[in-house]
Amino acid sequence: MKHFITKDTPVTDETLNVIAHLPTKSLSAIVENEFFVKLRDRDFMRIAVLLAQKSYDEDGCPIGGVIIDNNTRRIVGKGHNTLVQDNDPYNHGETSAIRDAGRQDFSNNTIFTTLSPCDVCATLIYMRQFDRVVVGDVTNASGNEQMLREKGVKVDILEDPVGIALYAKYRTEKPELDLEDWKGLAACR
Ligand SMILES: O=c1cc[nH]c(=O)[nH]1
Repeated sequence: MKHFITKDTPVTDETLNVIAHLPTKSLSAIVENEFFVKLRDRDFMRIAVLLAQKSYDEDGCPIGGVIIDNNTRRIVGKGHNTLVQDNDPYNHGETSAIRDAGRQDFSNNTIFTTLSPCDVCATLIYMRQFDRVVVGDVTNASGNEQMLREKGVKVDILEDPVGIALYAKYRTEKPELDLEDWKGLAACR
């Protein structure tokens, strides 16, 4: 059957939002391979930001993650923080995307995260041997980029102004939730 999103489909926020909301397992039936090939890093970061927006709209923490295969550029995992939605003490944008991708060898994969990875996510990124991480916001938070480089993970900064503004708004609205999510309950005491 013909794909719904093809190589001729324009790369718009609306199309990227459909991809953000679709289950990863359904993407191969709906999105033609060639569409993914034409997406640039900034487009995958947009998908991650649209997932962050979805989480914000659900009253959660606005952090999203997307994992792609470096050769095919297909999405193999994606997700967003669900600390609030799932009442889960630890489910960050990155861990959500990694869980969605499953127990893979990530040495030929790139993870896009809308926020600079926290200590636990950064550790997981190098422990699972990711080739590269692209960080969408080092304005609101930063700190683990150098450690990741020292562990052999390529780190690129690709700031997305919409994602940065969204995170700054959330932090102003819910400073305690931001602290709990980023640093854990220990930081709130
Ligand atoms: O890296 C981080 C930090 C806070 N929250 C997330 O979801 N990810």
